[in-house]
Amino acid sequence: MAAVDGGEVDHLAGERATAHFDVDAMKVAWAGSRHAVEVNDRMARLVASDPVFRKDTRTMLSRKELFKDTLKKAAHAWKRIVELRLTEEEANLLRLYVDQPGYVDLHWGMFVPAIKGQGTEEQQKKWVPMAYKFQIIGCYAQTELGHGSNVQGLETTATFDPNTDEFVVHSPTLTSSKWWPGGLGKASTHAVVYARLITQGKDYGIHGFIVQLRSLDDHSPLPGITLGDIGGKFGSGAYNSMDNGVLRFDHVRIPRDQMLMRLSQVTREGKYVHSDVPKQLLYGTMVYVRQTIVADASKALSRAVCIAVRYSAIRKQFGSQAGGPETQVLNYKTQQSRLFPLLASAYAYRFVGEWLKWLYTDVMQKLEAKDYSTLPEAHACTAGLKSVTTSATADAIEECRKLCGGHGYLNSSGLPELFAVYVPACTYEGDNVVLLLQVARFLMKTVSQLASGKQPVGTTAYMGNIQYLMQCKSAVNTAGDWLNPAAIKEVFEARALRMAVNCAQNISKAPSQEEGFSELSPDLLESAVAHVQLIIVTKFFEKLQQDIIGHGVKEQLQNLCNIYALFLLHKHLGDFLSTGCITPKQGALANEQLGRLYAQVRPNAVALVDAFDYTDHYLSSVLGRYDGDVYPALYAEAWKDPLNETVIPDGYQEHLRPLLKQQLKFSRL
Ligand SMILES: CCCCCCCC/C=C\CCCCCC(=O)SCCNC(=O)CCNC(=O)[C@H](O)C(C)(C)COP(=O)(O)OP(=O)(O)OC[C@H]1O[C@@H](n2cnc3c(N)ncnc32)[C@H](O)[C@@H]1OP(=O)(O)O
Ligand SMILES: Cc1cc2nc3c(=O)[nH]c(=O)nc-3n(C[C@H](O)[C@H](O)[C@H](O)COP(=O)(O)OP(=O)(O)OC[C@H]3O[C@@H](n4cnc5c(N)ncnc54)[C@H](O)[C@@H]3O)c2cc1C
Repeated sequence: MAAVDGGEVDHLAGERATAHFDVDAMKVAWAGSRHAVEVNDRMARLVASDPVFRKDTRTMLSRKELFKDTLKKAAHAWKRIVELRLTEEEANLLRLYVDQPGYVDLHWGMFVPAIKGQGTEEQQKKWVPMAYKFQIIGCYAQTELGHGSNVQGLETTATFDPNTDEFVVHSPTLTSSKWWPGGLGKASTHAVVYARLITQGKDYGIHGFIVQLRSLDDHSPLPGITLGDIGGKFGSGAYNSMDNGVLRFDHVRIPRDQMLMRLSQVTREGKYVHSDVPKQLLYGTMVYVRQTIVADASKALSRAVCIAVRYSAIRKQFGSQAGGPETQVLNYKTQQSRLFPLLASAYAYRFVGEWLKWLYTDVMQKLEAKDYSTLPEAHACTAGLKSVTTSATADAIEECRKLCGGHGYLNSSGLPELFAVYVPACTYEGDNVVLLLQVARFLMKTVSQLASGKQPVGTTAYMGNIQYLMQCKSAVNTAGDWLNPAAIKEVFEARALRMAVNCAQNISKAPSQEEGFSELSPDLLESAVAHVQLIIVTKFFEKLQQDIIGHGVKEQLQNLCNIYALFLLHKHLGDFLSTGCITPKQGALANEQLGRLYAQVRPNAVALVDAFDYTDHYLSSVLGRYDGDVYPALYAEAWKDPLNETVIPDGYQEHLRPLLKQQLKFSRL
């Protein structure tokens, strides 16, 4: 301890020695089980030891080279999966650790789930085995040039022709061109295409269809199909490994049985039949993917935090007055107050992601039994958590870059690429603002039902306690009182409820519900965020109630949970004060307690990021190396840049030499 406080520890081995908990046990708490640690570790090492999966020069490749490299890695990954007879769990992890966005993400992540979720048993029997063997490659073609968020506004048509028992898929306008689907541009042979179903002259709205796009013999586009890549995207390397595509149909005919018919059908005669299920199940694939995106958020955030914590323990700036050793930047209170809430958030998102996976599975089981009652909550939770965790993670990666100073801006730090790959998560699978407004709509509905005596359940159950929560005052008296979970939960519940009720009251004053909702939408966003943050805090507390084994593990998690909650309280102090949930004095006490908690995390910081169990290959950061040997790695990495292949740069003879040797002088000189 003294060594840390005194800034004498200058390597990561010393940092690890100061930890007050069993890191291996924390790995289990983080991964979910001992089995999960083992399989993660095995797959990560398998990838790290295979030269085909190297990624250290990735940011120096041209777009074409990068795309080819992605195809090579995906094919090699598949070869290894088959050769080693990996289970589905192992295969998914292997792909995760390959860590290069590509068509396989959409094939496994959306195309297969869309067929499983929306196809009949017969359709699944036909298509899923082909997809599982990679005899076909699929993507998810929903978004168009003119509409993404507004799914009901899509323009592509699928018109039933009873004469031939086929659908005619067509893009009637430029804006109806499919635009963005990952894997579509160059790789996919098939797509699940979302189009307006028209039969017997009537438009029945958006439905899914399986459409073959390319020949299975030579990969050329089928007749009537125009397709390609939509062009380079944000950042060097990064998401440019993905072939996001454009697709147009010119009266393309597909058999009737390629409409995904689990939810609704078109008969041989062209009659439209809708099953007795909510229409929203059409959006089921999006709900599934949003749930996985929350788990991805904790992965991306923990990577960035791991890099920033390790480097902050190595990096030293400024010394003591007496000219003693310089200070590790991790010892600066400002560095801690910026970094430790992000470390706590990584753990918080990990646990809420675990819970969300459970919720999703539970809802699916209920749907199988034709119980649709929990669907609105599943939608609100997945939409809200996707939105809050991805926005915070994107901001946090950028903050980690700044926490690493100048070196964080180098590609070799791993942070610029991580940011560029991650930041579209705020947009894809539902723009974060659009999704939060869905949560707000759900909250307004719940509040309006309180008056009728309907008891809210699940994550809105707290709203049933309205009499108390609308008028309660926090009893916190000392900084230490903020360590009481009940004190934290109460103020988070009161804040969320009061913000929702305020919005509902203001909406009711508007000429119409719709106008009120639109006028109040900035406030509704904040109300939705407050509700979602309450969910994350609550799930972290619930995690702490579980059987957590290992020396010191629970204590560390308690600290992180308190940091997460009190950091939010500090950040959103305006909400808590304006709704009268706490006094300014109580806000100041929360901040005081935060400072104490940071001091407790400090000696454990490096061990807490070690518990993520990331290989150097997965981190791909010279700053985040496990051994902390940062400077030689930074120095060596610079020499790998193609610009350093020659001492004299290309272009010297044409452009530099003539300039330096020029005889012309400015007349005024
Ligand atoms: C470590 C690094 C990791 C990095 C990883 C990189 C790897 C990459 C991986 C993946 C690549 C990303 C893939 C991305 C793929 C895509 O983006 S696919 C396209 C996704 N598109 C969207 O998400 C569109 C967003 N829009 C919508 O979801 C909807 O249109 C809408 C919800 C905004 C509105 O729909 P609309 O039909 O107009 O509905 P409303 O009138 O608002 O609501 C009607 C009722 O339906 C309820 N509802 C809406 N959605 C759902 C749903 N999903 N489930 C259940 N219920 C839903 C809504 O609440 C309304 O209910 P009430 O009438 O009761 O109020
Ligand atoms: C990297 C990447 C990969 C993608 N992959 C796929 C894929 O595989 N398949 C696929 O089908 N699609 C894919 N998409 C498309 C993606 O799903 C859409 O871009 C996303 O849903 C947002 O829709 P939009 O682009 O229409 O945004 P817009 O809705 O046009 O958003 C523009 C702005 O308008 C605001 N806005 C929109 N509506 C409202 C409203 N009602 N109230 C207030 N503000 C509003 C938004 O907040 C935003 O600020 C991908 C996108 C990206 C970036």
